[in-house]
Formats: sequence, structure tokens, C-alpha cells
Amino acid sequence: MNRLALPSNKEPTIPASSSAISTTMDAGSTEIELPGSTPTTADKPTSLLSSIMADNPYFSAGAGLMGIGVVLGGLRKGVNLAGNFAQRRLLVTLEIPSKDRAYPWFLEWMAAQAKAAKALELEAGESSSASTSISRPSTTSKIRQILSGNIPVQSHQLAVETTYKQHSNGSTEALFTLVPGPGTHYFRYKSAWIQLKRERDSKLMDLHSGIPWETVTLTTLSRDRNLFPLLLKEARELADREKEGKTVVYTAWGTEWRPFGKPRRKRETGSVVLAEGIGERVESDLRRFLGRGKWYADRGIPYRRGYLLHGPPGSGKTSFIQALAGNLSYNICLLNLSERGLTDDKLNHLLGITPERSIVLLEDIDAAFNRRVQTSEDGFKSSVTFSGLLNALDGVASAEERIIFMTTNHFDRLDPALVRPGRVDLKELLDDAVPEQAKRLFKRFYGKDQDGADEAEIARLASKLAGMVGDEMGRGRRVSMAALQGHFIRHAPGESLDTLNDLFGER
Ligand SMILES: Nc1ncnc2c1ncn2[C@@H]1O[C@H](COP(=O)(O)OP(=O)(O)OP(=O)(O)O)[C@@H](O)[C@H]1O
Repeated sequence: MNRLALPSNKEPTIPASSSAISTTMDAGSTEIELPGSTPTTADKPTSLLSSIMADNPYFSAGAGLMGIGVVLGGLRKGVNLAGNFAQRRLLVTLEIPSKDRAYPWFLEWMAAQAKAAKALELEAGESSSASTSISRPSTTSKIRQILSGNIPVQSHQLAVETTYKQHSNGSTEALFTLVPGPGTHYFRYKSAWIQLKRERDSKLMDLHSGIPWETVTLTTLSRDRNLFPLLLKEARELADREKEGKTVVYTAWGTEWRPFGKPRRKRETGSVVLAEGIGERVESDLRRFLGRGKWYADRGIPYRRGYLLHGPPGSGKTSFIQALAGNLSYNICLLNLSERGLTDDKLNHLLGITPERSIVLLEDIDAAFNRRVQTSEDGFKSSVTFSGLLNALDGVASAEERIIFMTTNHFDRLDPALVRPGRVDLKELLDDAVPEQAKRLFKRFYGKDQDGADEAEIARLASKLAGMVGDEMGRGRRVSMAALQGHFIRHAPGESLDTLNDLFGER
């Protein structure tokens, strides 16, 4: 059987010439030796023996049976060999290991086929069968699908893929898609039948994500081998379409960046309510930087800019960077410096290979200052050192712009060497809520966009809230924006003020 294996970490390419494809025997088809198929030395009778056998009807019947056994054994071997030969000549196999980038694209593609099939069934007015299974489409819809070329996976072993859809008010909805689970399945693609084997390795798993290694193997007739590149191209295009108008969050996967979950709907900048002027300062600085590539190149200055957002937890640092990236149509490469297994070399390497149009977000930057004794309950040690972090930030200058955002809850722990210009060009404090900020968040939650809101009443309550929250200098009753948001989600406007006191921490 011809085996096409995708080289890991590469975009899926199928060699055009068959010479580039290694030919191996199918591991599952070892030949079977049948008893009686090998001649023995006992087959040399003496004259005495032959006379006894000739005279004895039992012996001659045994010899006859043995002869038949030998012939049958030979036949069976011949059939096996012919089967293997036919398999090798007629079938072609494509392996997609889970560490390859095409793997999630392919599963997405399968899920999309299943969804499309379901839509067809509903359209055909046969929703009762559609709602129960993607594995047994009704006859009418099956005919329509066959006519259209693709029919979904024929399977009774399904796996669920759960994704979350975020609504504009911040709530999330879980969406379930059924995809082929581990096992063997069949589907039809552009009039060719393809066998799909999804195999999970119970012993090997990805140490980073804890997900077991998997391989999807597609097998079809040799003459249909050209469908594989087409199928992968379709899967890739589908993945690209999913990203349009969305922010892709990449995380480190071993030594490379991989999308983390599905692309997220861009977060509106207005949904992150910061104290007056902060968001505008950062955004205008970044926009100015992005337009000055030539200016940097002319002066031989590395084209990079570093930002530091510091402040207490839940003040909107990460959310603001997400919104900013969405606004500029950039993606995010997210890395937490206290992450297990992250070393200086790995950090340096990762910062050197960020996907284009992406903002690097280094969270918890103070983790590199903990003198490497950060030992968790399970005894792991993170090993990014302070000098390793500086090296990685200075990195090799590339033609592409490099935008790095760093966040920390402990500005006081940072070494001045880290925050010097060139490494950090703009710092902003995102603090607990100030009165005006709390007021804006309140109005955003309960104000004019909400059905039946009594605007005058909301404005009165918002002003009252502003009087309850600490002052513009960060003194008095402190509450984080995240805590306020959580509180507003749980309470009606008036009630939320009555119960606000529980939230405050004095300082
Ligand atoms: N200024 C804000 N405006 C609107 N929502 C906010 C704001 N700050 C926090 N939130 C909400 O609180 C949650 C946590 O915010 P986020 O993770 O951005 O905070 P953070 O400052 O990055 O926290 P940490 O320092 O712990 O990483 C999010 O759901 C976010 O929507």
C-alpha cells in the first residue's frame, strides 16, 4: 500500500510524483503460515513403510488428506499474497498525525461536512432522523448528498467537539459538533469512497497539552490519490475563512506557535472600560509605530516596540490587549512566563518565529524575577531567567515589526533593566476602578442598549455608584473592574448598589 505521510510542522503538501511516496507493506497484513504447508523429512518413505502404507487404507487416506492440506495451504498463501499485492497496487494511504497543523483543519472540515449534511436533511423536511444522528442520513437526503458529491461520515463512533460562542453581553454559549471518534469510518468525497481511521495512542501524549497522540489515516483507491491534496486544501481554506474578522490566539506548542481553540470574535474596544486616556494613549502610540517601518530601517534601529501594562488582577490588562489586537486585525501569541517547561532557549526561539501580524503577550513578567525557585506542589521549576528574558526581548532584529506587550501585577518587583526604553517603550498602570470608570461600566451594563432601561434612573444610580467607589487617586474603597462586572451580571441595577459594600477592600 502506498503511504503518504505529512512531514510534521509543515503545511500539508502531497508529493506530485509517485516516486516521492515511499512504498511499504501494510503493518496489519502479515502473512499467515498454515500448518501442513512446509514439507517434512518424514516424506521419504522406506520400501517397508511404503508397502505398509499401500496395504493400509488408513495410511493412504492420511496421505491423500495431507496432499489436499498442502494444496489448500498453498492456495491460501497465494490468495494472501494476491490480496497484499492488490492492496499495494490499488490503495493509497495518507497519514495525518495530531502534531501536524493539518490535523485540526481536517477535523474541522469533517465537522463542517457533518453540519452541512444535517442542514440538507433539515431542508429536506426530515428533521426527525437528522436530529438523532449524522451517521444515518435519510434516503432522500442521502441521494441528494451523493448527487452533490460528498456524503458525511458513516459511523456509530462519534466524538463531541465543544466550542464556545461569546455573545456581545459577555455571556457564552456552548456549541457541540459531532466528529468521527476513534475507530474506522467511511465517507464519500467527490464521488470516491475514503476510509478514515482515527487512532489514539493510549501510551503517548503531548506533554504540553496532556492530549493523547492521535493519527488519522485516510485510505482510498490509488487512482483517486489526487483527491487528498484537494481535500486538505479545502480544509485549510475553511480554517482560513473561520479566522476572517476574528482574533487567533496562539500558544506555545513545544517549540512552535499553534492556534489555541477556535478564532475568537474580535472584542470591541469599547467593551473594556479603562480610566480616561489610557486606552487612547496606547492605541495611538501603537498605530504611530506601525506606520514607521521605513523610519526605523533608515536609522538602523530594530523595528520593535514594547509595552508594559501593570496593575492589580482583574483591571482589564489582558482584555484590553485582546481588544486592541482585534481592532488592528492582529493576532495574539500568548505566553505565560511561569509556564512549566519554558526555558530561556525556548523563549528566545519562540519570540523569533512569531506568526506574521501578531502581538506577543508575555503575561506574569515578574515570574522571571523569582530566582528560579518557583516550585509548585508537584515540584516543577520554571526556568526562564532574568537574563534569558532580556536576551529574548532584545532578540534578533527582523524586517517584520515586533510588538511585545508585557503584563504584571507586581511592578515593584521589576528590574529597571527590563523597563528601560527599547525593551519597554510605554508603561501604563491599569488600576482598580476609579469613580468615573465604575460609572461608565454601570451605564454600559444597564444603560440605553438594554431593553426597557429607564435612562434617567440609570444615570442617577451610576452617579451614586461613582460616589461609593474610591477616589481618582486610587484611595478609599477599592474594587476591581472584574469584580464590578461579575457583580453587575448577578444583580439588577438598584439591587446591585444595595449589595455593593460586600465587594470593597479598604486601602
Ligand atoms: N476595565 C475593564 N472593563 C471591562 N471589563 C473588565 C475590565 N477589567 C476586567 N474586566 C473583566 O474582568 C475579567 C478579567 O479581566 P482581565 O483578565 O483582562 O484582567 P487582568 O488585568 O488581565 O487580570 P490578571 O492580572 O489577573 O491577568 C474579564 O472578563 C474582563 O472582561
